[in-house]
Amino acid sequence: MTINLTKYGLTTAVETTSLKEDGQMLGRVISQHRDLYQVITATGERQARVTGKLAHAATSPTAFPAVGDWVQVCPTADDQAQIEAIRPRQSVLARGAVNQHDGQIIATNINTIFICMSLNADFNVRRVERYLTIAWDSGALPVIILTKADVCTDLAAKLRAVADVSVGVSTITCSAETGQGLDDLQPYLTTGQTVAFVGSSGVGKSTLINRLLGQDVLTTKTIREDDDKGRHTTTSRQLIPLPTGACVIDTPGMRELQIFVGDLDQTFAEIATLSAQCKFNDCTHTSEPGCAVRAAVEAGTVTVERLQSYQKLQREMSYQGLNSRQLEQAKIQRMFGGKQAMKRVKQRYHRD
Ligand SMILES: Nc1nc2c(ncn2[C@@H]2O[C@H](COP(=O)(O)OP(=O)(O)OP(=O)(O)O)[C@@H](O)[C@H]2O)c(=O)[nH]1
Ligand SMILES: [Zn+2]
Repeated sequence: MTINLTKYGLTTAVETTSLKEDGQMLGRVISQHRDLYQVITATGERQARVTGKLAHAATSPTAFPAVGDWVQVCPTADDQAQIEAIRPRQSVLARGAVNQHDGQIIATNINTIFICMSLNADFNVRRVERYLTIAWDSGALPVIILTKADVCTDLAAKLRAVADVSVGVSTITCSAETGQGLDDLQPYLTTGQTVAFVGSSGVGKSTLINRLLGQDVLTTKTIREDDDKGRHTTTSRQLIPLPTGACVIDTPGMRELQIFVGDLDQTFAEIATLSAQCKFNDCTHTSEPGCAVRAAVEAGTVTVERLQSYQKLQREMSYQGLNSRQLEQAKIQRMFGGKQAMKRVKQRYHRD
């Protein structure tokens, strides 16, 4: 069996940077159950575990493979393999307290994160801010998907509300019901691209993915509710190729992101800019004198709700007890697996 790995997101960039060591082949992790990985290679799917050497050298859970990783494997039997090394990650979506020693990677090497929010009851711009903060930190490009347009009666107002909190981010309005807007997703779904859908339960992620797949691969709410409990156990979520040439990662934990480490400065760019004018460097914009952010709130250029949202997310982030330098280190660790790996990634970028 020969598999065209292009369908699984293989690009020439990944291919040319992969080490060609004797007997090793390139593969991508498409699903994971504890320490057992399903890896797609040019000769088919293989069940794989990491080598003792990789496990021994690992100093944090982030050093272990995750769904989306490109890995070098050694085939051991027809459908078995050992994972010898992980290729440098281009983006990392993680959750939990991510520092040098723990934290959990949900998925890697995602190009686009579709932040899904429905245009009915679920609509909440504060949630968009939260998801954007996480997405910007991952290294993937966030795109906002407003779902269920067919049941929305005040679209213009909702679009304005979203635009206010998402400067520089594309927003796509769509409906899986009528097919509206699905074409607008296509530019993100070309060959070599890996995408992920995040958002609250019930906003229509599975329905959308099924539409893109052209068949009902994922179980959606309607079906689940009508079912006898447990008859259809949830399909194991994984990396799935789409007919458009892209692939979608849909893993547990991917959909509801509860993190917190994120990139607030990107999501709240105007607040970050204003902070520079606060009298105190470490102004928390609560009661300090000379606070430029509160002045902007009073002047009406920043809403109270937005400042509160910023402060809430900031509290969640510092709750983990990391200072900014530690946060930066944690980020390097998460993105690149450590300083050494980051150096290698940087050298590679400079060569290109
Ligand atoms: N009116 C309308 N309903 C939709 C649309 N897309 C999905 N739905 C319905 O919304 C419900 C939830 O859809 P799902 O696709 O299961 O939602 P999900 O985001 O995958 O939910 P989780 O799997 O829990 O994360 C289902 O009853 C769908 O039929 C749409 O475009 N318009
Ligand atoms: Zn301030």
